Amino acid sequence: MPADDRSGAGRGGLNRPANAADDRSGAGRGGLDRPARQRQLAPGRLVLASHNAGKLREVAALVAPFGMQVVSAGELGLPEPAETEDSFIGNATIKALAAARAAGLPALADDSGFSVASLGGGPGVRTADWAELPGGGRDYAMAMAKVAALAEPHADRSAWFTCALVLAWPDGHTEGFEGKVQGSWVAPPRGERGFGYDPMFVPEGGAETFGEMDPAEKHRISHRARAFALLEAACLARPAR
Ligand SMILES: O=P(O)(O)OP(=O)(O)OP(=O)(O)OC[C@H]1O[C@@H](n2cnc3c(O)ncnc32)[C@H](O)[C@@H]1O
Ligand SMILES: [Mg+2]
Repeated sequence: MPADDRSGAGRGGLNRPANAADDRSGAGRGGLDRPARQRQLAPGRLVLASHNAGKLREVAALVAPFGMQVVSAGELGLPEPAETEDSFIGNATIKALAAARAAGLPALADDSGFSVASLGGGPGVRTADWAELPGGGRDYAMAMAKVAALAEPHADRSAWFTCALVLAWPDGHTEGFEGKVQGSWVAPPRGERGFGYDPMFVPEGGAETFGEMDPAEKHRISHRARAFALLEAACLARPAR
């Protein structure tokens, strides 16, 4: 283990628990068990290491108040690395490190997914794979129908989204954060807003799906917002006004 890694989170490590927030623990509460020293992200250029347009929109909006100049992996022509880990943090680390090393810039990656309790947490880390078409491309209506068909016989409708955000620097340092939002799955899917599996998820205490909800409301309570709140508390400073 590297000398600077005593905190247990300094490398956002594969197979290591990241800083986590969910709707029970309270996002951005400034975690009591948070290690004292995490690398700060200096103002400047930041690669958003995702090829998913919906995520890019949401992550760019989260980063916007911090005065970073963001550029996406797609704009830089960076390839999509294979997501071979079995955890969200592990796969976000692969994506962030690949982009940071290729671009020579700090990079922020998101690995996320939809989990259904009665499916043992699936599709989970394999959420994108369930939407893959044999000939290439993705069909989320098909993926949502598959989830609903498998989960339908079970009385337990609980579901959740998870988002891991990993910041990586070209020297190989990483910082990882995880957020969750609990709720339930519904079928048929409802709403044209959002992306991916949003139309089949109703957050706890709500009535609308993420696909029906005002994007600003999703943004306030989502798994991505919760992960970002932890990242902000640990690694970002708002520019002085
Ligand atoms: O890997 P990158 O390039 O970032 O893009 P991706 O779409 O492949 O992203 P993931 O590998 O992290 O797979 C995440 C899957 O979970 C879905 N997903 C993640 N966050 C979501 C959200 O907020 N709302 C709906 N679906 C979401 C998303 O559509 C993908 O199918
Ligand atoms: Mg992916």
